[in-house]
This record gives sequence, structure tokens and C-alpha cells, in this order.
Amino acid sequence: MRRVLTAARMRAADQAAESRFGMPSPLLMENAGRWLADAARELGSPGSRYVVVCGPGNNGGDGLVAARFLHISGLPVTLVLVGDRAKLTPESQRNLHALEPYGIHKPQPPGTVEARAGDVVVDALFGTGLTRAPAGEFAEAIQHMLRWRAAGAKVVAADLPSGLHTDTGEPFSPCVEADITVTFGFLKQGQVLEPGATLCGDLRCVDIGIPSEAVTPQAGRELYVVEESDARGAIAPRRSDTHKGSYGHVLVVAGSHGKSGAAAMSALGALRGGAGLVTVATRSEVVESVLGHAPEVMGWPLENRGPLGLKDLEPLLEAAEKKDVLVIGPGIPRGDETMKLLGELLSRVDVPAVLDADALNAVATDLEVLRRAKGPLVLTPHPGEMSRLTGVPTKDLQKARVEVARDFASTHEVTLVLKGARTLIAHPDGTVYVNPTGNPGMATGGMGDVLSGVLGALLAQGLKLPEAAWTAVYAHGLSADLMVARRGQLGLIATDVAKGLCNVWTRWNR
Ligand SMILES: NC(=O)C1=CN([C@@H]2O[C@H](COP(=O)(O)OP(=O)(O)OC[C@H]3O[C@@H](n4cnc5c(N)ncnc54)[C@H](O)[C@@H]3O)[C@@H](O)[C@H]2O)[C@@H](O)CC1
Ligand SMILES: [K+]
Repeated sequence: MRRVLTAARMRAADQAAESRFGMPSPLLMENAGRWLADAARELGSPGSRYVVVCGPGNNGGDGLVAARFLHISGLPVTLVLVGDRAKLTPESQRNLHALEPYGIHKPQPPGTVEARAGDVVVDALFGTGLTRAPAGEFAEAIQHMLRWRAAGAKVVAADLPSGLHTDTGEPFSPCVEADITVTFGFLKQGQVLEPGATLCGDLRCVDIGIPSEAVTPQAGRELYVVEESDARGAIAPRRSDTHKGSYGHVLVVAGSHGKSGAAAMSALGALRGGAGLVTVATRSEVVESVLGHAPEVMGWPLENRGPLGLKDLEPLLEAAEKKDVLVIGPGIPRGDETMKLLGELLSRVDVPAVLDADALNAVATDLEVLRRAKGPLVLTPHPGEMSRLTGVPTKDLQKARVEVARDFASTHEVTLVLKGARTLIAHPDGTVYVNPTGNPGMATGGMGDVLSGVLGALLAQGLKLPEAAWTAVYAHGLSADLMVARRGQLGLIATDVAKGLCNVWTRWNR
């Protein structure tokens, strides 16, 4: 797991590095600038010119250090300084003076500079200190950088692309688009949430001498990015003396007339996710069609007709006997009574339950259902479903995904998987995990159905929450990434991702 910080926590860590660990700010800046110069050189080629754009704060200071290192290594550097020179921070002043012996201390107005294809731009205008939309000469400098990049120059951003909000991942207008972002010490929230993640380009977190002990833990407010080693490590290799009973039995409550595919995809996700046994409870008229997609699945016909309601409680309680996990929702026939049925069912079954799709829309009508549940719950809404669960309009919710997910998980004491680019997994204790895998090829029907099954399978195999949730989301996205690397994004479909899980298991030797 990689810890992700806000601007305020990063500032506190910088200060602690100085006060408790003897790493003064100029030394940190020296390290930062050196890493930045390394990345700039990597983007260049013989004949490249290096344009270093520095702002008034310490981010600009990092740029000045980088300019010195680039010059010392024999590369042509043009310096652009934006803002009042007299207001430079003391560290930046020092580093500007340090350029004098080399004669590269005289800044050029950005309007007189041209960067072309092959050139490299170092964006050191703003970092974590950006507090408002860049205007005037600052906005113009960003426009120049955007123009130079459009003309083929490469851009390396110091800490953050200038214009990106450190905490929200939302860009002010205008905002730099980077090829590489070199971030110092720790990842920042805005770099791991979209659209910030895309604006950063290739994100690299480098060590500038701030120890992890300089970060004060914040119980209930932590954010982590899941790494592949975490997800792989959560799934134990199989022992040779095991059998299908060792890997759990998933009951999928899903499907209806016209939506039997949703049940089949959830069941396929559970099978490919490694469940020992999978049973689908569904309306009797669609059982055969569900089984037609996967003969490995067992059917549990629900004889009544119409939407799921209290009349289905007894058959479902019977179906749930000796099952290790319930996955409820993909394509269920939903009506006014469905919420009451779910309330009764969840209050009587003590195994974990994954609620997806129409099960979420049903519980959205009375969230008390969640409180009465006997076993642990995982909810897997997409933003539209999350909006129905919270009453927050989708557009607003997407701008505050971490906070909305965290609040919901802790208020209702459930694990919440908020899907979308950079899916979030929120634990009731307030910890939020960001998933880095997945791609826009997954923007097609059925992906969520498969995920609900994979999640069910991992819970059935004994993974606990929240590990089961972030592992399922990671593996599901990685399956899609591996598939897309060979076949492109446009034609990716949900059943590919279910099948493609085998590539993940091969890669992880599981
Ligand atoms: N010890 C430290 O604090 C270190 C800081 N480092 C660098 O310093 C950065 C943070 O430095 P600062 O806190 O000085 O902040 P920044 O350099 O990001 O920018 C802050 C400056 O810009 C001004 N400003 C903010 N928004 C503006 C806007 N919209 N228009 C015009 N001016 C605006 C502020 O008044 C301030 O002068 C980090 O991102 C990192 O790159 C690194 O050098 C490592 C050490
Ligand atoms: K920057």
C-alpha cells in the first residue's frame, strides 16, 4: 500500500523532516531538483533544449535546482520566472543566486520562448501551495506550456502539474498536462484521483529524504493506493490437499426475464474468481438460460412470478443455507416489496453479502436495512447508484468521491466500493483505498456483474474485508488491462474480463 497525503499533511511532513529529522528545507529542495533534472534528461534527446518555468514558491525553487543540474550536465537551459522576483521564497532566492556563476540566472519572458518537438519543459510553476485558479501572467505561462506540448515538446512537472488541486484531483483552468510528474516524498490525493491522475502522465514518487515517520497518522482519514503486491499477497497459493469444499460456496441472487445474462456474468465472475461452488437463485423461467452460459453453475429456481418480495423469503433462506457468501442484485426483478425482502433476508443470514445493482436501488429506499444486517455487507454502486443511495447529485459526488465514500461507509458500517475510473474502497473505520487498475475499455455493460461475482468468490475463499474488496477490484481491473494490451479497448466485453482473470492468476502464480 502506498500512503497518499493531502497538501496540509504534506506540509506538516516537510516541517517534521526539518524539526525532528534534521532535514532542512534547502536540502529537501536540492534532492527534489536533482530528481526533477533526471526526469527531464530522460525526456530529452541529443539536440533538446530545456525550458524551466519557475513560480514564486518553493515549487519554483525545485525548478531552479533542476536548471542548475541540467546546465552542469552540459544541456542548454532557458529560464522563465513568473511572478514578482522580490517575493521569491528564501530558498528560491538562494537557488537563483546559485545560477549566476553559470550566467543562466536571467529569466526570459515566456512569450519570447519557443519550445518545439524534441524540447523539454520543466513545469515548476506551482505545487502543493496552489490555492486558487491561476490568473494573469500565471495563467498565460500555463497556456504557453500547453501550447509547447501541443507543438511536440515534452513536459515534466515538479510535484504536480501546475493548476491541479492537490487534494481533489480537479484541475483549475488552465492546468498543465504532463508527460512525467515527479512527486516528492509521498503521493498526493489529487494525483491518484481522476482527472488529476491523467493530467500527471507517468507519475513517479521519489525519496527526497523525508522519512515515513515524519507523517502523522490520521486514524479514520487515511487514503492508500493498492499495489499489485498487496492484491497478490491477499490470495494464498492453493494447497494440494484441498477440494471444492475448501473454496467456498457462493449464492448469487440475480437475473430476471430479459436479464438472465446479468446473473450469468455474476456467476462467471464467481467461478473465475475461484469459488469452489456457485449456485444461482433466480426466477424459474430463466434458470435454464442462466445455466446455458455456464454448466458449472447450479440453479435454484424461485417459483413465484414478478418482482422479488416477501413471498420469496422462505425459498431464499433455504437457498442460503450452507452458503459462505451471498451476492445479491445483478438483474433482479425489483418492485415495491424488494426492499422488505432484502431487509428480512439480511437480518437473518450471518454470512457476508455483496449488494449490487438493483439490490442497491432497493435498499436506497430505506437505508435502515443496512443497519439491521446480521453479516458484513459490501455495497458496489456506480456513481448513479451512489447518487440514489446518498441523495447527492452524481456531478457533485464525482467531485468529492473520497469524502462521500468514506462518510457512507462509516455512517452505515459497510464496506463501500464506489466504482468508476479509480474505484474507491471505503472501510467503516474511515480508511479509503484507491484502485489503480482498469481502463476505459471497461465502460460497457456487465462489468459490474462480473465484479460482484469475483468479490463473492474471494469472500467465499475466506478473505476478510476490506482485503477481499480491494483485491477483487484490483484483479478485475488488471484482467481488463492485460486483455486490452493484446486486443485494444473498444471490443472489450465483460465476459472477456471474467475469462481474463486466468491471466491474472497465471501472473500471480495462483
Ligand atoms: N520543505 C518544503 O516545503 C519543500 C517544498 N518543496 C516544493 O515546494 C512546493 C510547495 O511550496 P510552496 O508551499 O511554496 O507552494 P508553491 O510553490 O506550490 O506555490 C505557492 C506560491 O504560489 C502563490 N500562489 C498560490 N496560488 C496562486 C495563484 N493561483 N496565482 C498566483 N500565485 C499563487 C502563493 O502565494 C505562493 O507564493 C512543493 O510542491 C514542492 O514542489 C520541495 O522543494 C521539497 C521541500
Ligand atoms: K508544478
